[in-house]
Amino acid sequence: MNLQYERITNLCGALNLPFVAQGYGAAVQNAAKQEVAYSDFLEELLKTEMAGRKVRQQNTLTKMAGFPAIKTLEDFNYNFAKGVKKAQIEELAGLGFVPRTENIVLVGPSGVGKTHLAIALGYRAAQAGIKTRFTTAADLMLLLTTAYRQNNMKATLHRAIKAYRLMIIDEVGYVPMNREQANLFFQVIATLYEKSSVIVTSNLPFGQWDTTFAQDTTLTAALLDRLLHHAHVVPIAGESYRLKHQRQAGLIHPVIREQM
Ligand SMILES: Nc1ncnc2c1ncn2[C@@H]1O[C@H](COP(=O)(O)OP(=O)(O)OP(=O)(O)O)[C@@H](O)[C@H]1O
Repeated sequence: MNLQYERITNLCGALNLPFVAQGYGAAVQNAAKQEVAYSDFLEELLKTEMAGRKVRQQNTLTKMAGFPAIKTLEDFNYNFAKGVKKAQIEELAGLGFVPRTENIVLVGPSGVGKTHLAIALGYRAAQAGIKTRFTTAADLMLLLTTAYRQNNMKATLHRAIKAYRLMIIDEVGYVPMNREQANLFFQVIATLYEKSSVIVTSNLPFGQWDTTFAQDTTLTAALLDRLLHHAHVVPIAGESYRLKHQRQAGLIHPVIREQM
């Protein structure tokens, strides 16, 4: 048994250097073979620890974000998404909007890539070390109504909303909210206003948002005011990407297509 190996492994454990422990054996052999200077060897080993920690953090943050699937900007077909300016998305992908606590609102009909872009930007953020959370409006409502009824709103807002620097709320507008839910949703947007960034996707033009928020025009106006104050609005037009192949194969009748 190599006792020094054991001692080094134990020291790495005590000092919380898992990637040094993992990589030092190979690094020692390599350094001996190539006659590397001691300081270069140490630098390389410390770099290994840094790189390992970074990957671990990226994986943790990506898992914590709760994306339903991983979508990337590299996979996004700009030719298909009408109205999306590649330069605008690339600028947003630089993530400057997060420290500036600006929001992004992706608006357009079903299947045009709103969720794809929201996830892709969120994934970039998680990879860059930004605490991100993806949720749908329906799931958020479930969480909030449960918390409200259990008199647990403060803790829930703290744990599930304020804890994130980037909050993605998908599918606002698909499920109409009652007055209680609309008030709770407003609380989320008000809580995050100028403190964190929000990415919202919606199938509804802003003029129709009151139909989702319990027909309450005053609350909807106050909500949009906060959401859009520092926001990048990305309107997306066109037909559903989900039906692209069926359309190409002529499986969708033109009348149905017009109704979509
Ligand atoms: N321009 C695009 N390039 C590549 N893939 C796309 C594009 N647009 C949509 N998709 C793909 O099509 C599917 C549906 O897209 P997505 O869920 O983003 O649409 P959506 O606008 O959010 O629709 P909905 O409002 O119904 O939720 C996804 O698998 C997505 O990756």
